[in-house]
Amino acid sequence: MSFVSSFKRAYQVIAIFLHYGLDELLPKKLTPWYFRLWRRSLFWLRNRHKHRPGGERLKLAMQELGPVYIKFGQMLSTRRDLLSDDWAYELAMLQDRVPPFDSKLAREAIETELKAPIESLFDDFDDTPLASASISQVHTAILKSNGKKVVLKVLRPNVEQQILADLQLMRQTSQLLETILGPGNRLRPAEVVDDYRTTILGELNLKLEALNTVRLRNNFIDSDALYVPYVYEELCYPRLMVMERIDGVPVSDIAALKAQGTNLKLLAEKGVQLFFTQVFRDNFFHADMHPGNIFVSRQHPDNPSYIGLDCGIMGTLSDTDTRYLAENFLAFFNRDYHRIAQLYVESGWVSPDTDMQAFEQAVKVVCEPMFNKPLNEISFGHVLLELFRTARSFHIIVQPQLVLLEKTLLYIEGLGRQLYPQLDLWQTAKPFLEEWMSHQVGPKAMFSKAKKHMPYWTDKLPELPELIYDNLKLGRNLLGSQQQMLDKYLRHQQRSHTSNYLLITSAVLLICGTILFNQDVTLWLARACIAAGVVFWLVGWRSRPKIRKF
Ligand SMILES: Nc1ncnc2c1ncn2[C@@H]1O[C@H](COP(=O)(O)OP(=O)(O)OP(=O)(O)O)[C@@H](O)[C@H]1O
Repeated sequence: MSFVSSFKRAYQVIAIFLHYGLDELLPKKLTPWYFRLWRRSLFWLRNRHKHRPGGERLKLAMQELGPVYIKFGQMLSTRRDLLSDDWAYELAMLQDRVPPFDSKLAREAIETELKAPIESLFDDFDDTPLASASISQVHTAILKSNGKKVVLKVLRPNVEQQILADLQLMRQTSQLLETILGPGNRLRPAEVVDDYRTTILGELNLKLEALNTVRLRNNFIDSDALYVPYVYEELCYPRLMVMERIDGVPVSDIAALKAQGTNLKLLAEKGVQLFFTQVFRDNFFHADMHPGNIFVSRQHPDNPSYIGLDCGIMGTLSDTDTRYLAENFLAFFNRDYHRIAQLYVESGWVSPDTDMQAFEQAVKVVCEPMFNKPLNEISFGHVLLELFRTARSFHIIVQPQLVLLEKTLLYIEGLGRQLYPQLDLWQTAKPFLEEWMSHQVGPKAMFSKAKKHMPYWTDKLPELPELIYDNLKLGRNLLGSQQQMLDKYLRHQQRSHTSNYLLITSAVLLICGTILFNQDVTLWLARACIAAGVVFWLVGWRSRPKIRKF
């Protein structure tokens, strides 16, 4: 992007920002005198939406600024630790549906990736897109080789440049804000923008998305809870993805789900189970669960299954994090706050020099009121959110992967309760977590871990005697050389002590000699002292050890 177009974009962003009066919503700290002076000099850009509440103004501004800001707003809506609930609610309503781009451009982009005309591989390519989102556009067609219905998802032209330019502007602004706010501020704008950058850049590579989709599909290939469309890997490129076309009811269309007689209670429970299975069994979870990406199959409404799309953003946790997370949930439902605080330290999420008593107390203050609600109103997502919020006030930086998980969980719960308001999350998740934990600790766990590592050991076992022999030999040589090094070191120390002793004696003798020299009576004694001092100095200097490395 040239300087002129970057400047134009920056002006456009500022103009929209001021037209929605967002500057009036900034805290005093962020509006120093020079900012207010600058604002007054742009008097012609008035706030035209004075009558609307702040959250709505921010939402409308994001909508007008385009896809990057829309997605940013959606992401912000999940950061309830940073935003008040009404603002988060407004931002969550941002819709990611944008006008389609010219199908000629879509054709060109597809053919560039395929390096072949569309007609050579597909029949009935529909120029009218099935859907048009911020980053990509989806067209339907029939695959010539097998006659199956497919969709072609293609990136918008120049979307990378636009996103990178907008990201750069966001980054500069966030850095400026960070400087004004000073260290230790709660909003951490630069961190929020960096989180977003990672997320959105991940979505720009459809080849990566294709690989994620294949992995998720394989994880649930025999499942009656989740169906993931088949991906034609050989037809996937960084800017194009070809996959099976699915036919389902959008999960947000509750009326249509009811009309086809879907068992909503079962569907809601399956949603929660799916989340726990992805996190705890597979350690690979879909982290972009908005309604446009989840459908419900039209088959078997009495035993419904989900259909998952758009695996651009997937999350994984380390083994230790997964285990501590499960223990955290169990400890929470057993009201064991001490254990929760302990888990945060054991897992390394908080530093060991944290004031544990104060932290435990803070955890209790957060968790206890949740038990005043009926179980079917308790939200795991909120528990995690509040725990992370507490941890943050103890200056703990929560890892992005855990934030991603917390957001997904909040979404899944929201979805579950929308489908079936009486959903009891704990009853649904507890058996799963307990079963999982039993596989992680105790003799059963030891046995299954040993079983898991058996092929590795079978492979490595024949090398073992040779490795033992080599290591013993290495150990013996090492011991020998260590002994030699120690001897050298001791000798060095000894020489150094002797030399220091001689040099100090020489200094004493020389000082005494000089003093006696001035008193005429003991002239011979003075000479003797100085002579002895010189001899001691010479010997001491010569016996200095040489500088060497051990
Ligand atoms: N395999 C498919 N079969 C049928 N429809 C599909 C398929 N894949 C995508 N779609 C349709 O296209 C829409 C956009 O797809 P997708 O969510 O993958 O795009 P996107 O650009 O990643 O959008 P966003 O990131 O905003 O969710 C979906 O909501 C769905 O309606």
